Amino acid sequence: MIEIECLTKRYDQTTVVADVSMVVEPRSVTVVVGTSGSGKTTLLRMINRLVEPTSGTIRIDGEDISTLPGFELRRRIGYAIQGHGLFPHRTVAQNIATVPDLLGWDKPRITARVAQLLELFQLDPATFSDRFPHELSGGQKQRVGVARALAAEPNVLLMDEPFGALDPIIRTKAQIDLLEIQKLFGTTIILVTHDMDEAFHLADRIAVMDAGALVQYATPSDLVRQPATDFVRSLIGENERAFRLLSIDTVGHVVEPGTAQGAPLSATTSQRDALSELLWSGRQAAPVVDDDGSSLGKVTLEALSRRAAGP
Ligand SMILES: Nc1ncnc2c1ncn2[C@@H]1O[C@H](COP(=O)(O)OP(=O)(O)OP(=O)(O)O)[C@@H](O)[C@H]1O
Repeated sequence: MIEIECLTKRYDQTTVVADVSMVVEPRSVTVVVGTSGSGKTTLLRMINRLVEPTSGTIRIDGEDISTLPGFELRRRIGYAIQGHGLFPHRTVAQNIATVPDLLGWDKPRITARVAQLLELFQLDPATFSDRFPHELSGGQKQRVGVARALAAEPNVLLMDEPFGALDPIIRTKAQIDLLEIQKLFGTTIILVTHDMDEAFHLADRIAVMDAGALVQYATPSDLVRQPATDFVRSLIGENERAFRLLSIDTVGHVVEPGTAQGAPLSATTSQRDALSELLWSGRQAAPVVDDDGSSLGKVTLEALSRRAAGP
């Protein structure tokens, strides 16, 4: 668990993070959003002490991080940034091995970990281990950057616009991969983004920053249903509210008994995608199946409309 209490950062007379308090649950994904210059990156960098707070405390699993040397903290916390920050003169394998090396892991353990991460991120070790960053595509560099951040098996991963430079298709794929990896390792992730679709796709909780203050910290659904301020309402986008609600949840949660015609939808499909599919195919309902293809029932337009309705 990460407990942030009354955290403030000032540069001279300017307060860039103002009295922020929040608790991040273990094994959850928290997404920080807000306008440019609202203090998101500063907040994130105070968690690994790349920026020292002016006042306030941060505890990770009960331990006050100001009592640890900064370098030691940063070896324990993964950090992935936009543009990946890879070392240009080190190979992919050497980049990923950076923190395990610093921690003094033995060679076979490092080699095994690098191979495991490359495979996890769908980069064939035989092809990619010895390449240099300039020999990779943008999407491959980004995956190596996240693999490097995860190399020493950190419980906490901080990500600052990690997918910002990716095209929409690779970006969606990277988000799906991240959620799978987060579940696999049980990592606690705090991610900064400008992209509200990304925030709603990834977040268990969303933290909204405005001019240094945390104006709302809530589940995506609460954010849509009960925005704390006009700023939050406008950030979500009034025309998007219904679709945002549908994007949070899956078809599995609105399945009802019965049968329907046409191609089935998987229970893990988002309700938003299900609505799109029903409208596109002109159906009132579609069959729903589980991972094995066994029938679970049906999803109807009516049920999706009820889900998308405001309070
Ligand atoms: N080292 C510094 N010295 C002075 N001011 C700083 C410093 N670092 C950041 N700031 C200021 O603090 C404010 C918050 O910056 P920060 O990078 O945290 O914002 P952000 O929400 O991440 O912005 P963006 O979305 O544009 O990346 C900005 O006004 C920035 O100019």
